[in-house]
Amino acid sequence: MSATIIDGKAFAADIREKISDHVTRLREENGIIPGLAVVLVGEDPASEVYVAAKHKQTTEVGMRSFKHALPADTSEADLFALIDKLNADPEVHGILCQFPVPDHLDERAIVARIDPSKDVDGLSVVNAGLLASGEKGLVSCTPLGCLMLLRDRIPNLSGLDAVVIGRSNLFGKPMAQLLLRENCTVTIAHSRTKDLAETVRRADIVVAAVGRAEMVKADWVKSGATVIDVGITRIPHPDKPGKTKLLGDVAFDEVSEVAGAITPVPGGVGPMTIACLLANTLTACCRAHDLDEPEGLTV
Ligand SMILES: Nc1nc2c(c(=O)[nH]1)N[C@@H](CN(C=O)c1ccc(C(=O)N[C@@H](CCC(=O)O)C(=O)O)cc1)CN2
Repeated sequence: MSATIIDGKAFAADIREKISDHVTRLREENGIIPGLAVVLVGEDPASEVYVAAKHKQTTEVGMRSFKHALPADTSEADLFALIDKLNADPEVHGILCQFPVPDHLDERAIVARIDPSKDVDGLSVVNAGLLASGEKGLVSCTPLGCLMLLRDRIPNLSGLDAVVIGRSNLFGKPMAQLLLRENCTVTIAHSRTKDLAETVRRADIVVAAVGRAEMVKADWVKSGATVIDVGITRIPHPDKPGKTKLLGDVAFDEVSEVAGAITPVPGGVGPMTIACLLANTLTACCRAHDLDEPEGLTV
């Protein structure tokens, strides 16, 4: 079998187009422009690339982008003062701090400082709790993007066996909650899971987010399963000196021979993260102004 390749890049472009149309209507009919504030502390090169992409895509869909680049030695007090200012700013509907942050800062405390109604990363305890209890909040961007890709491929997920490999707050836990909402039978696997390969082999849906390049092999995957690869590991390019190459958590070439559908790396889940961030910003803006929420952009 040769799996269908799930094109996250094209899917994300469609989402951005829908967002852009909605933003235009908001501006023309209500005089409202959604705004996203991104805080970057330090000079992590990958983070700088992601923040630049967020700025570009935010402005391309017609939203306001507020970028705050702070030095690596910024104190918690100064960072919190900025977050407090953004929390109070009516032009800012979404706030995020790009991760990772320098070691002296605590990611959980940063997320907790952001007003939950502006927490467009969906990482606060409030938003995680709302998701777990099946209520409306803001949903973590990468899991939301994965669910959109899955729903597009399998309109009725009910009753399917899903395995999420990885239990982080950023991804594994919210992903499992979203699949549970769709009535999947969900297993969260992790480094201590006894027979990981056997657990994965039972699944109709495999979502891999462990951060270990090409860990999921073809003989772990049930024939016809849908495989979503969330991992991104950058390695030196084997054929192009001085260049790098991205690998996912799934051994793409061999698993493609077994799976029914699979996301590539790059071009699969990654682009959905920023598209869903924009979707969450639009949703947060509509909620702040008590306006109808865009359809199909949240759960
Ligand atoms: N506050 C947050 N920090 C981080 C998050 C997050 O969701 N919120 N996620 C990642 C980084 N990230 C967005 O911030 C992100 C990662 C990857 C991609 C992406 O499009 N990847 C491409 C490949 C890009 C490349 O060449 O490196 C792909 O997979 O096709 C977008 C956003 C950590 N920090």
